[in-house]
Amino acid sequence: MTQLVTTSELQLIEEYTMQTMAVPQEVLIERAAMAVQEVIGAGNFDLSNVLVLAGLGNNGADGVALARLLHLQGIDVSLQFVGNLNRAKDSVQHQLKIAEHCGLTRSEKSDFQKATLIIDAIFGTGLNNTIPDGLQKMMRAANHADNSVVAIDVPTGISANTGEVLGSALKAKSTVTFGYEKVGLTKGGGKKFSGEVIVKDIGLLTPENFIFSQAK
Ligand SMILES: NC(=O)C1=CN([C@@H]2O[C@H](COP(=O)(O)OP(=O)(O)OC[C@H]3O[C@@H](n4cnc5c(N)ncnc54)[C@H](OP(=O)(O)O)[C@@H]3O)[C@@H](O)[C@H]2O)[C@H](O)CC1
Ligand SMILES: [K+]
Repeated sequence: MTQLVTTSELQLIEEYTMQTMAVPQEVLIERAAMAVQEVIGAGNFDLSNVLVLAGLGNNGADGVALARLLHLQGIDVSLQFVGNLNRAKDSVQHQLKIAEHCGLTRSEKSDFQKATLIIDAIFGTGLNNTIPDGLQKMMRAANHADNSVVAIDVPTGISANTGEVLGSALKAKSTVTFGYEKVGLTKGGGKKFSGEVIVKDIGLLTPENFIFSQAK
């Protein structure tokens, strides 16, 4: 039996981990980035030219941290933000500061054709509405380029609870999801767009006798 989690259950677990157990958010972001680095470094992906597409929330923060780790590993990685960076969460700004100190500067426009691997760090469990049209166009181009895509936590465009495609979704070869498999990855578009789902422990702590509503 595989434990599944809804976004509201995950929120409770995140709050417990960070508020009650005092695990800093930066620790979770770092471990999330290391988990993806481990999966893509295991030999099944061509890392000669990695493109990280980062959003403005914590999914983006995971992506920026990963881009920095890959850069320090000597990998040819480019980091492109999707959306107006001034509206990014503090976690993203913080990760960008670290990345820039480590010599990684962000690119304005990236060439999907050149990338041998695209990291989808645009939206994760926080997607709560249809993807804006402009972004849908870019996502269709990325799907068309037929590169390998690894999604961080949830493929962009997929509702983590229902698996519904919210306008458009990035098709992943693999999805590295944190703590527990999200319900939305097991049904509807979620199943189709996630590819192989790999669950990685990043140190989330679950309260004693926590009640989960779903399993598979
Ligand atoms: N589970 C964990 O312990 C950890 C999770 N991490 C990562 O965090 C993301 C979830 O991060 P979050 O900031 O909640 O949301 P996203 O990054 O998925 O989305 C970014 C923001 O985008 C806004 N949003 C939502 N829908 C839309 C839309 N249709 N159009 C435009 N913008 C949209 C939304 O902002 P609001 O102000 O609208 O709420 C989102 O905040 C999780 O997936 C993990 O990757 C931690 O980094 C590690 C631990
Ligand atoms: K994602």
